[in-house]
Amino acid sequence: MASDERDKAAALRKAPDGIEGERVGAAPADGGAEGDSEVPSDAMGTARRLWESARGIRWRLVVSAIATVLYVAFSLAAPAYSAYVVDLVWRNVQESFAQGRDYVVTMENGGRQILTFFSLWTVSWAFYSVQSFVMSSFAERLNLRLRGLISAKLGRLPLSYYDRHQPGDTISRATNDLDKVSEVLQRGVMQLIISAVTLVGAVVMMARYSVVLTLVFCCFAAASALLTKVVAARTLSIASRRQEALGTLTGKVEEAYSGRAVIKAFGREGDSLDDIRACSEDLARTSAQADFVTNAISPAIRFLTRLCQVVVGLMAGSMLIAGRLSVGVFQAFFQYVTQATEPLTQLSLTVNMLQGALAAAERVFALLDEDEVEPDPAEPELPASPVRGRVAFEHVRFGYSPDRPLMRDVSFVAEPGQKVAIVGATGAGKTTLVNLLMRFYEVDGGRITIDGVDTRRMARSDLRAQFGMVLQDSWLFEGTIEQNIAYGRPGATHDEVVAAAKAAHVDFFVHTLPKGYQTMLSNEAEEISQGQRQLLTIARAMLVDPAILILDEATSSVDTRTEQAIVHAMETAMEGRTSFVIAHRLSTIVDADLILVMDHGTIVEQGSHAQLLAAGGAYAELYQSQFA
Ligand SMILES: Nc1ncnc2c1ncn2[C@@H]1O[C@H](COP(=O)(O)OP(=O)(O)OP(=O)(O)O)[C@@H](O)[C@H]1O
Repeated sequence: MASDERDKAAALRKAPDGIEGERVGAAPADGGAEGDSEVPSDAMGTARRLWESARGIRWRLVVSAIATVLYVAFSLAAPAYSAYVVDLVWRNVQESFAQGRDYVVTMENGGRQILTFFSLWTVSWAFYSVQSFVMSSFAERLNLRLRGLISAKLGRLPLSYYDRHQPGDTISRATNDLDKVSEVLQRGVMQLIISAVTLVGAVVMMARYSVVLTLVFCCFAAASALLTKVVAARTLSIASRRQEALGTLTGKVEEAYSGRAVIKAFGREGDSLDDIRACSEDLARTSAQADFVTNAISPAIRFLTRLCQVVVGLMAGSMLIAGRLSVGVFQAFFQYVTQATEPLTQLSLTVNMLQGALAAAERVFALLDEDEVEPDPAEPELPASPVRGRVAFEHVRFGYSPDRPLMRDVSFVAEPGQKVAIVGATGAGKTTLVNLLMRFYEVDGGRITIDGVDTRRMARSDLRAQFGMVLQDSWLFEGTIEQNIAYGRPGATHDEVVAAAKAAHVDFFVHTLPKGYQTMLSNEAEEISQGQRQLLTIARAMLVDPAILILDEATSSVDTRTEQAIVHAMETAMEGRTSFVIAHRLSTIVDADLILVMDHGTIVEQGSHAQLLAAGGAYAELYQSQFA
C-alpha cells in the first residue's frame, strides 16, 4: 500500500510542464546532495548511535577487532623473531665455514626456526582474513538493517517532507550515504586499529633495539604525519568542490535532456550548450586540482621515507660495524621502519575517511529522525459496508504551512453517486481539496467524513482503498501494459484487465501494438502518447472498482479525438460512483450534480450549473468568459 500511496501522492504533486517534474530529480552524479558536509557535527554521538543500531551483531565487530589486534601482534612478532633466526643461521654458517664444511639447512641447525618464522606470517595472514570476513558481514548486515529502516521510514513520512526535500537528496541517504558507511566500516575502522597498533608496536620494538635510531625515525615520522595532515585537509576541501561541480554539471545535463523539446522550440540550444560547457570546464579545473594534490602527496611522503631509511641505514650501518648491532637486529630494525611508515600515511587519511562516513551516518539518522505522519488510530473505524460514497467536508481549515492558511472554512456534501465538479483558476485549491480527501495532508480544523465516518478515525489504507484516481500526470512504471493496468489489483485475471481496458476505451489501441497487453512500457512511457497514458490509468482505476473516483480532466495537451475518448472513458468510469472531477473546461461539467467554485483556497460558490448561472456570481462570470 505504501508505494501505492506514494504513487498517488507523487502524481498529485505539481509538475507544471513535466520538465520541472524531471528537474527536481536531478541529483549530483554520485547522488550526494550538494553541500553535504564531510565533517560530522557530533562524531561521538553518531558513533554511539551506530553502535546502538548494531544491536545483535556487535559480536562480529568485537571478533573482528580481536582478530585485527592478533594479526598486528603476529606481524610485529615476525621481524623480532627474524632477528633471532638470521643471527642463528649466521652463527651456524660461520661455524660451518670455520670447520671447513658447507652449510646445509636441517631441522636441527635453523630449519625449525625458519619454519616457525613462516608460520608466524601464515597465522598473521589467517587472522587478517578472519577480520576481513567478519567485518564485511558486520558492515553489510548493518547496512541492510539501516536500509530497511529507511525504506519503512519513507512510507511513514508526511508529504510535507517530500515538498521540502529534493528526491535526489532523499535517495542519496538510502544509497550513497549508506554505502559510504558500510565501505568505511569494512576498511576504515580496522585500518585505524591496524595503523594505531602497528605504529605503537613497531616503535616499541624499535626502541628495544636502539633508542637513538628510534628517535631519528620518530623525527621523520612526525614530519611526514604533518605533511599528510596538511595535504589531507586540502584534499578534502578540493574533493568537496569537485563533488559540487559534478553535481551542478549533472543537474545541467539532466535539465537539458528533459527539457530538450522546449530548448529546441525556443532556439536556446546554444545557451544550453554554453552552460554545460562552463560547468564541464569548472569540473575539469577542480578535478585537475584534486588529482594534483592527491598525486603529489605520495612522492613527497616517499621522499621523506627514503631519506629516513638512508639516515637510519647509515647510522645503523656504523653501529653494525662497531659491533653494537647484530646482522639480525639490523634487518629486523628495517622491517619495523617499513611497518611503521605505512600507518603514518594511512592514519590521517583514515581519520578523514571515518569523518566522512560519520557525516554520512549523521545524514541517515537525520532522515530517520524526521517527523512522521500521525499513526493510524489504535482501533480504526472501518468504512461503512457496503460503501455508499457520501462525502462531506465540514468547516475544513487547512494550510500547507501553519503561518499561511489556505482553506478557511470549507463545507459541502457529495451524495452517493453524484458527480462533483471542482472549478477555479490555477492555484485556486482544486488539488488541495483532493489532497485532503485522500489524507495526503491532515486538516487543521473541521472534519471530512465518508458515509458519516471521520476519515481521521480510519486507517489510511482503508480510506484510500475507497478511491480511484486518474490524474493528468499519469504514472506508469516499467512493466507490461497488463501489469500497469493491474497495478491497483495485482491478482486480477487477464480477462478482468481486458474488461477494464475495454471500459476505458483503450483495448482497441492496445490491440494495435504488436505485443498487445504484453508490450513493455518504460519508466517514462514515451512510446505511447499522453492521451493513451491517461486512458491506461483510467483502466487501472476501473479495475479497482472504487466507490469514489477522482478525475483530473484532460487539458489541451491531447488531440480532440483522444480527448473525446478520454471524456467517454471517464463518463463510463463515473457511472454509479461518487466522483470528483477537476474540470478545466466548463462545457464538460454542465451536467454535474454539484459544482464547487474555488478561489484562493476556498469554495466561493456551490450548486448546480443552472443554480450558479442564475446566481450570476463567479461561476456565471467564468462561464460567460469561456462561452461568450
Ligand atoms: N505542496 C505544497 N506546499 C505548499 N503550497 C502548496 C503546495 N501545493 C499547492 N500549494 C499552494 O496552494 C495553493 C493551491 O494550490 P492547488 O495545487 O491546490 O491549486 P489548483 O487549483 O489545483 O491549481 P492548478 O489548476 O494549477 O492545478 C497554491 O497557491 C499553491 O501554490
